[in-house]
Amino acid sequence: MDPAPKRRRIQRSASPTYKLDDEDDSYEPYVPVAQRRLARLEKLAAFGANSEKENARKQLEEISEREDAEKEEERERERARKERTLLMEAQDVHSRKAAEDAKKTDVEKVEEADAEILAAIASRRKLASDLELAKGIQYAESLKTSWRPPKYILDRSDEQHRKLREKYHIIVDGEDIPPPIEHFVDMKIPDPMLRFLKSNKIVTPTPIQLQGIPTAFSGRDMIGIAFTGSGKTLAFCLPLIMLALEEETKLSFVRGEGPVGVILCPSRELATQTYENMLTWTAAIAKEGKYPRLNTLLCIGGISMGEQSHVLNKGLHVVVATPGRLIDMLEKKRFTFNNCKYLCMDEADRMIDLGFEDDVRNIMSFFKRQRQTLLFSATMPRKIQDFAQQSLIKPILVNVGRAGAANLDVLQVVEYVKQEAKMVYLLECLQKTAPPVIIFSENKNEVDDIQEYLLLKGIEAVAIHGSKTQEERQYAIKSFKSGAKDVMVASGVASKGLDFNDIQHVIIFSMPKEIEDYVHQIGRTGRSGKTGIATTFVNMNTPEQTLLDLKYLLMEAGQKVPMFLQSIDDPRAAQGGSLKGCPVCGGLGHGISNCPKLEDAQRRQMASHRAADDGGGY
Ligand SMILES: Nc1ncnc2c1ncn2[C@@H]1O[C@H](COP(=O)(O)OP(=O)(O)OP(=O)(O)O)[C@@H](O)[C@H]1O
Repeated sequence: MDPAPKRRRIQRSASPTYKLDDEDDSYEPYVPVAQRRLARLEKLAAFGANSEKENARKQLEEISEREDAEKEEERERERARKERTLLMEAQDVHSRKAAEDAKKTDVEKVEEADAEILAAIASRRKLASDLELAKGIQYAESLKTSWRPPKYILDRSDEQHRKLREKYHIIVDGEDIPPPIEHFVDMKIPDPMLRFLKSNKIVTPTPIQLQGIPTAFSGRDMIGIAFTGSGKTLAFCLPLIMLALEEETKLSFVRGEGPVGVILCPSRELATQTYENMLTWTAAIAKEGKYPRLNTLLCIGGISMGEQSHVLNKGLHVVVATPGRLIDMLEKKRFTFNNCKYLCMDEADRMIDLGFEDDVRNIMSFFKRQRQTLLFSATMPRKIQDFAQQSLIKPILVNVGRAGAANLDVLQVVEYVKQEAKMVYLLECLQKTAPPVIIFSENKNEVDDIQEYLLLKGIEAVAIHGSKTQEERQYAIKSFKSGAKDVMVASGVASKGLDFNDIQHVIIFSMPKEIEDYVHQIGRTGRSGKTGIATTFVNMNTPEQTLLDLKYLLMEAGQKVPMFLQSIDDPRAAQGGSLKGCPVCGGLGHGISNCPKLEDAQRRQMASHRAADDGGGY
């Protein structure tokens, strides 16, 4: 057999080109095993008779089998060697990390984990329309408005403004902050509105109004944070009314034109309430004939939009909406946002935070021009503030008290009540004050059970939760607001932000996991400067971390801390860690790594999408 031809090998030269090398004589070509066996067989066959040939074939077979077995063993050894190396390497890495971790204190480990979670949150997409993001549209200047504060206020020094803010515990952040204004009359609000407010005992602006209204009137983007019941609704509705009045006065709106602005709410009930406020205020302004009548549309799931066709048949000034139904109407082109320049989100942390974020982006993509964006809430954790601020233009933060702190006009009583004793004790508790009373439970079935129990005991009670029909929800709110019913039993979600007259007592039958929800729930009493009581039942079913959040909240509000709460120790203190509040939910009793809000994020996201599917809101 001819020797195999000498292989031509490619060698790298010092130069960037390659040269062929034919001069390597020591090179032995590789001959495949099968080829070698064949050659041996041919060699043996060349020697003699058939029996010899048969012997030779057998011998060859034995040799081949032995060779195959040896090769297989070698491969096996090689595989084992490689596997062992990888395993050992993994063990090495593991023990190195364990050694590093062992050097870290518990606090450092928690801080590291917190930083990772924070980084994940920080990487969220900016809150802007996809169109703006895609086109890279970035407005650098705030929206221009014609409103100016009175000259005598403009003439005041920065120091005077600072002192005024200090007097009302207003914290501001941002560039060129408009001055605080202590009297409605100096805000240049239409006279009929001033008279209406006065007739409703709204005489002097609350701190959030005092700084928030001039800020919004000046066209500035803002984040407004203030206690429950501190008049945020007026602070974000009035600027929109003024804007719409100005536009309507310049050139009257006809069918197909408008709206000028939109107010987004996380629940249908809250949207309905804001809509009713809008109707009342715009009617009051138009009543004397000096100012035009403005048209407002309520855009929420569960109602027939046909009933409001008369509004759509006229020029439209204001839309109050929940996200799902609003997107539906915009997609169907029932109205457009071509000239819309005011977007306000009430309970904004809820809107941005869990679930509605993409809906909000979608809604923003319908805006065709620069808009003024305002976010309001009683609770707005630091992380949400930071995220929102990136999405606004030269925003101003107006903060009255700590975001997420309880309203100081609420007397908070926390009682240890065994699960099985709750219903009976509830009856006793209802004796504490005169009606109206709200009872909160986190569980829809429990809401129904409580209502049934109260009805059996002869107490006029209505119930509201997410599984009730829109009619049932509306009936419950109407009859409770009118005073026809003494008690309302509600799931926390369905009643956020609702403003009922003079609630004497809030009973929290089951403590919500998130302290923010607790703050909103007790905030149904102690509104507009009046005082109220909140009684909360806790027991061994209440997570320790929630109790710790509650303990710190009571301490912050200067309330009595019951013994059983006092005895709960903060594990962070034992570890020597810092006791700062959680940047995700604002709870003071835990860090980000065990924040209940993060655990619940996914569940809520799914729930809100379901709600949006059926027309928006909870
Ligand atoms: N300047 C004022 N003086 C007195 N009462 C006011 C003033 N402004 C608003 N109010 C009244 O205070 C009550 C609570 O207002 P509003 O519902 O706007 O509170 P909020 O801050 O939005 O609360 P929440 O965070 O619970 O939604 C309303 O009944 C409102 O009429």
